[in-house]
Amino acid sequence: MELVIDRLTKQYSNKIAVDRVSMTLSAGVYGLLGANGAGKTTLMRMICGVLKPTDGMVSFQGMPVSCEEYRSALGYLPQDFGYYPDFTGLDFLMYMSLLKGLNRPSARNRCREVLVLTGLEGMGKKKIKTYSGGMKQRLGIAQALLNRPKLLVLDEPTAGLDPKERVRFRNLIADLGKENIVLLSTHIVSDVEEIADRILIMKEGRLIFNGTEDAIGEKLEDFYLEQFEEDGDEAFLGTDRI
Ligand SMILES: Nc1ncnc2c1ncn2[C@@H]1O[C@H](COP(=O)(O)OP(=O)(O)OP(=O)(O)O)[C@@H](O)[C@H]1O
Repeated sequence: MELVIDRLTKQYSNKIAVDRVSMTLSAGVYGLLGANGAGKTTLMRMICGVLKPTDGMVSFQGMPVSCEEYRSALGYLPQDFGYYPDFTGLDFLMYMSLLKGLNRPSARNRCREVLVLTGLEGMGKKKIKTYSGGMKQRLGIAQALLNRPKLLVLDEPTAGLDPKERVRFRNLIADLGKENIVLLSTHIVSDVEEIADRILIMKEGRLIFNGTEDAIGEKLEDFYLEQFEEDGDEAFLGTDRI
């Protein structure tokens, strides 16, 4: 399994949001770290085909991002996911399943499965407006899993999860990463430490690190902060130090 990103670039009128990012990902969990504005969301949106690159290309198993088969292998949790507060969780998942092209009986089964996977069993019949932030986040992850994606892209999936939910999330992601490519972004260094097989660090649109934690040879948090030291403003990094 292979996701190839080749010199992917997004330029806005006076800003290069993503600057010639190249990498090849195979099955595993990849943690994408970067300060606010580093380009993580822009990169993920291009990988998911919702934003057109200025230059460069993305392909999965040799298929370009524009092709239907690529899209059907993809699960995506955007950063600002729009929920329908008056839908129940189950109605919402059914709606998303039908949009993704599942037929009604298999959609119903799969919705139940993803509710269990994300620990929302028992919540399916409740309206989304009664969910906590963490539950909504898990519902977002649940919808991304509906089509059994081979490529799962999660933009800040751990935002709003409490410690117990983090453990469940970590186990779920580790499981999915055995056979699929899971790419997740976060500000939280410890989340990446616990979850990711491989660390990706972006700074000012560029990929400045792609490797394992073992290869770093020091605490990831220290290494991460060193990458930004010349900026001299730790508060700007968006890391959640405990
Ligand atoms: N539509 C746009 N027009 C102009 N500039 C943009 C646009 N979208 C993003 N940018 C800029 O591109 C840069 C990268 O933004 P992006 O949202 O990808 O960063 P990020 O790493 O995801 O940050 P955050 O963690 O805050 O979401 C930022 O400087 C942002 O202001």
